[in-house]
Amino acid sequence: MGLLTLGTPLSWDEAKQHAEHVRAHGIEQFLNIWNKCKTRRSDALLFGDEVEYLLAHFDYEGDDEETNTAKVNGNGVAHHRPTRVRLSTTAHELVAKLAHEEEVATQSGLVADGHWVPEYGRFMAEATPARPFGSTLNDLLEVEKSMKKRRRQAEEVCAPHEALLTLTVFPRLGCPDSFYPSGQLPAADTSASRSIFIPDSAINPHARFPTLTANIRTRRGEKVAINLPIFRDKNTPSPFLEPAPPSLLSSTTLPQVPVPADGKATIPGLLPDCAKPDHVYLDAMAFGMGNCCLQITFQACSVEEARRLYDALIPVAPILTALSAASPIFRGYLVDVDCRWNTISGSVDDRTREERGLEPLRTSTYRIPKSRYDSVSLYLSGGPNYSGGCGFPRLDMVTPRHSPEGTPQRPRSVAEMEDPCGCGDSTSSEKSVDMDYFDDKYNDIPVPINQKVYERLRENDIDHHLAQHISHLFIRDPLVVYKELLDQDDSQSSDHFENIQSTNWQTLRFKPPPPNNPNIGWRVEFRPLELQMTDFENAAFSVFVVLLVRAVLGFGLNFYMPLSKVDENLQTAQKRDAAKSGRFWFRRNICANQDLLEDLLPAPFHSLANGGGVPPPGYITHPNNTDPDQHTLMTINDIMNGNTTLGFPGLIPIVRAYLQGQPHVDRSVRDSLERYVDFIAAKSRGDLVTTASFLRKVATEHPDYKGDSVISEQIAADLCNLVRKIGEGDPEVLEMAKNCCGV
Ligand SMILES: Nc1ncnc2c1ncn2[C@@H]1O[C@H](COP(=O)(O)OP(=O)(O)OP(=O)(O)O)[C@@H](O)[C@H]1O
Ligand SMILES: N[C@@H](CCC(=O)O)C(=O)O
Ligand SMILES: N[C@@H](CS)C(=O)O
Repeated sequence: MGLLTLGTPLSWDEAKQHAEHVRAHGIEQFLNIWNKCKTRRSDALLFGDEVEYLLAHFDYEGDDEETNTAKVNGNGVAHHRPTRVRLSTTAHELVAKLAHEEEVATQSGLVADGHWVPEYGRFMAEATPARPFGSTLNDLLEVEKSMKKRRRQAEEVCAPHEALLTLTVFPRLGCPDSFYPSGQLPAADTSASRSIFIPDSAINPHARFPTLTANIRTRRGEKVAINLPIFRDKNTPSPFLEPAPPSLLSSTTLPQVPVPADGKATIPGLLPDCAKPDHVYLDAMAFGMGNCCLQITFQACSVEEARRLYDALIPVAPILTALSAASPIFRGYLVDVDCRWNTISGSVDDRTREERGLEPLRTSTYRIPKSRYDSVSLYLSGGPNYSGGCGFPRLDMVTPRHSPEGTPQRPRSVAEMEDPCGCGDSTSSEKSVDMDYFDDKYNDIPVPINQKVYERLRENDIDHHLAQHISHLFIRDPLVVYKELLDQDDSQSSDHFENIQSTNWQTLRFKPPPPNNPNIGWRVEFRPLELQMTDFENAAFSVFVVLLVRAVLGFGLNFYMPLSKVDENLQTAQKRDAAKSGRFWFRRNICANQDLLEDLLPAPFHSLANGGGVPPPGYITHPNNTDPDQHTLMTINDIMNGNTTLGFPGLIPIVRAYLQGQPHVDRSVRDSLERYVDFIAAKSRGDLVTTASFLRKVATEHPDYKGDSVISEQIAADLCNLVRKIGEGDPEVLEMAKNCCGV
């Protein structure tokens, strides 16, 4: 959930006039935080999860749609098999009720079950624990309990036909009649998105969301366009070309729906030309930001530690994306991907044609290689030996050797800077060599930065790597600008900074302390995970990430590898069945402090902690077999469970070693944590299938499925009902889903 401020949002034409003002003050706000908090130390390793939910409305045979009365069986239990499922646009009212319960609990001195906030879709809700979890191993056991409490709390206020689903993508989002109550949703209302599939009234009414939608489209100069490859089954038409939806065809019945200028069809009756053959076309922000995920935020003890954790988790993100994959169906079709990432990325891609490199730069300032929602483009701490905000290796050059045309040039060496570091205890020539090494080897992708912002940060003694991170975020324009909030006290507010920060949706987010809450320190948010159907599974992913973070810190693990390879991995991760059949780059030599780890690893892994060496035949390694920084193409199972032939210890054995090395841990706590780790290990081995594989299989084995990639209303209803029952812990269906959920 991003920054929810109240005020009158400006249209893009007005907002863009204030972009420079927001950026200039945003940087001053960041500098104020930096100056106040850069030496902050000893914050506890608190953490918290964020679970996003879809609110589904089920219809049952014999229901009275008008009066919304359920058919109740002899035991007073409503319904058996649903005939239809839609997204309920009443979720934002449900959130208001739940938030009120929290307020009441707090006023009575109690801790609420959860903290509920709205999300992009009017059919979505987000819940975090009421307070972040503590830092002991016992605290990790609170995660699942808290997730269960939140689910129960919401169930209690749900209408009889409704249920909260922990499902990443609603299978028929954007199909005709996919919202409930349909009467409230004038299909012609699309002034923000201009979508031919989803009305604006499905967007949360808080000004942030429709404004983001409209301003992204307007800034881009055309509608967003996402094309997902269709999953080709035996009866899928070839080529697969979709008819236009009724909203586009019947402009007489729906005269308000404009055929968008960029949305004309060459062939009458078919989708606009930006819809590619053999693909499922999506044309609105809601197709991406209407999807749900699981995020984990950690507090670090200091800014340096936060930066190290941020870097360590960058290469882990695509691996866990593949393992948590849960998105095989979009807009009523099976697609040939398993994850949501590229869809959301495309759904908020506000870059102009010039920024995207489709036209020469004329009015835009930069070529921008990625959408605002994308993978991380820069490491933050400057290497494995980084030790301080202005410490080793204090590098001052960011431009990759192959900087793209149009990317503003930064100084190539410290010598070119007036006051390069502000600490000055090593020579320029040494730093210059290190800079080239790190930036060419790891920060190896083209990254535009805002030169003015970079210089302002450097003038204030902010080291090069942090300065480039922030100045990269600040190439973006603020999308939601409120008229009343333009002038702020930069020493008290971080709204302008957060405006830019909270619309840079990357796999990781580095979060400075807020200016007005002394209890919150430097944090890192891990954002790539897809949602699992049960609280146990979501807790297992959350706990695993927290344990990995602890192991990174405890053993000083080093996962650095070139970002170009991390990006390649994120694309691989989204492919169908990537968790089982994908090959991913990962660093082999991950533990410099071998002694720390060696004795704790299981016997076959002894003396492997340091990886490296010549890999066995069949494994491709870069830059070469003898480089200690080599990274190798491995399976998820190799990376997670380790591979002795390859000499790679695996993240799970390392996490287990961390657990084993913890003294005075109650047996039952250890066993419970082991259950989560066992689950992740089984997923990684392929003994448990991904949620995406499970959903795909259930859909294709449905008696109504015709082998044509189509997910009909009935298939969607049965699928969502199954997800609902699995989430609610119905023992009968859980047995059926055992090969996925592991219970
Ligand atoms: N001091 C803290 N340390 C660690 N985690 C925290 C801390 N305070 C809050 N959290 C956790 O961070 C998560 C996100 O909360 P936060 O209030 O930062 O949300 P947000 O502003 O919506 O974040 P974002 O927009 O970046 O997703 C929650 O799980 C919360 O429990
Ligand atoms: N729902 C988005 C995240 C939204 C947010 O940044 O809060 C996702 O699935 O990634
Ligand atoms: N909820 C996300 C996506 S719109 C945000 O507000 O940034």
